[in-house]
Amino acid sequence: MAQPETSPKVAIIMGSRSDWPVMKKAAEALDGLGVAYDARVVSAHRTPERMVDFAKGAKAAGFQVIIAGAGGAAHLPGMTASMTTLPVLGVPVPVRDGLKGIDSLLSIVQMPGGIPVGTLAVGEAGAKNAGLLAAQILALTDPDLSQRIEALRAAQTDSVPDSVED
Ligand SMILES: Nc1c(C(=O)O)ncn1[C@@H]1O[C@H](COP(=O)(O)O)[C@@H](O)[C@H]1O
Repeated sequence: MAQPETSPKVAIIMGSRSDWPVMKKAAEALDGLGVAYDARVVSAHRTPERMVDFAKGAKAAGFQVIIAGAGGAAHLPGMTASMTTLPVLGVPVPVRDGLKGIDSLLSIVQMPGGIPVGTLAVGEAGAKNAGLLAAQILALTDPDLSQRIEALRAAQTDSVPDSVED
């Protein structure tokens, strides 16, 4: 009998398609751990109603963690967090004509008390870590996933040489 498809527990949202080259690092981290996700463009500035619908409906849609990436005046993570009690992980995306991601970082990290956004590092490393952190949150209630994360950490440790040359 066909199993019912489980809906993804992680949503990756971003302010623009132009953020995808950075944000796909979060997707790749989740892929590597066998965690399903849904990735879509949602902008607080350009598609405010889509953002409200997404944020207010995210819990009912089955999501447990939201990763939100945006560049420049990055209001998307904070605005999303204001409309849901799901954990929101914010990824500052450096934009071409921007301030190397500092603009985005400060926009995301300086939330007023009461509406938390877990802010990651600027750029690809931040996106990768957002994916890993989302998986670690899910692993609190998923022992199989927890084991896969332990294995990934062990493999990472094994791959780091202690010598400075071959
Ligand atoms: N910061 C936001 C928001 C938002 O916060 O709602 N919506 C789009 N953007 C950002 O604008 C940058 C430039 O977007 P374009 O490349 O589409 O001009 C992107 O990094 C996007 O995340």
